[in-house]
Amino acid sequence: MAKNSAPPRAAARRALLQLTGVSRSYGGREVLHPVDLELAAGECVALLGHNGSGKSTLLRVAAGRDLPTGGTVRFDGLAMNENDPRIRARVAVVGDTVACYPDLTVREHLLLVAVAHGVADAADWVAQVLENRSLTERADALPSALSSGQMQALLLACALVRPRDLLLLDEPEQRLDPQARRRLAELLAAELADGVAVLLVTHHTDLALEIADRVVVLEEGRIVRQGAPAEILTAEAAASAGAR
Ligand SMILES: Nc1ncnc2c1ncn2[C@@H]1O[C@H](COP(=O)(O)OP(=O)(O)OP(=O)(O)O)[C@@H](O)[C@H]1O
Repeated sequence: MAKNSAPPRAAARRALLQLTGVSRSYGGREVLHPVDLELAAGECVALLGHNGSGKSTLLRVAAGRDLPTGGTVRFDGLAMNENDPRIRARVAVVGDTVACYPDLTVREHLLLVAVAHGVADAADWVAQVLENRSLTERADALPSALSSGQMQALLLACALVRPRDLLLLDEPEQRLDPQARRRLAELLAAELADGVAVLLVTHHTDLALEIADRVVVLEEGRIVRQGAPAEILTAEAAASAGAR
């Protein structure tokens, strides 16, 4: 599982994830203009921006789920490719699409992921993750019987039941109630303390303020602001007040 010894959250650490001049076009329309972004172990970058600003596109490209039109994505020195087993073993993604087996229970999903990733004591880990995600009572339910918040909890649990050095999350706060959001913030803090790098796409500014080391704001596929969360979010609040 994640490393137990927490590296210091110092500013100058080697980048684990490195995007250099990354762009993405669809049908000749550039929705992501060349972007540079780096993320170190134990660091959290929150990606903010209006609907359609390119956050999910950036996350998919960063995860190797989509190829950039230009530029390069590297994970720990390797060209990012979701098919590379060295990368799959260390990168966990909760994307913007829901994919599960309709005939496997919550527990069976988690066991499948844990065993596929070679986790020792998989049943114990699964029990712990079920507990942490408040899914114990729904462990024997099929996906069709889950509420939307429980489904989101299952997707997160699938990322947490396996080893990871990099966690890529697309709006993990979606559909969670306030208590579950609080637990999400605690969970992400624990991941960072364990040295996991977290790239978080979110519309939840309080979460970004609490968790992120850096906030990056996208507008129409371009990074328009980045820096310390408090500073950037104050600038964002002022910009939206001015727009009203
Ligand atoms: N597969 C695709 N084909 C064509 N256009 C796409 C595709 N995926 C995304 N786009 C377009 O790229 C732009 C950025 O979309 P993206 O989903 O990255 O935005 P976002 O910032 O994540 O938005 P939201 O906050 O609504 O999730 C949008 O204009 C979207 O319509």
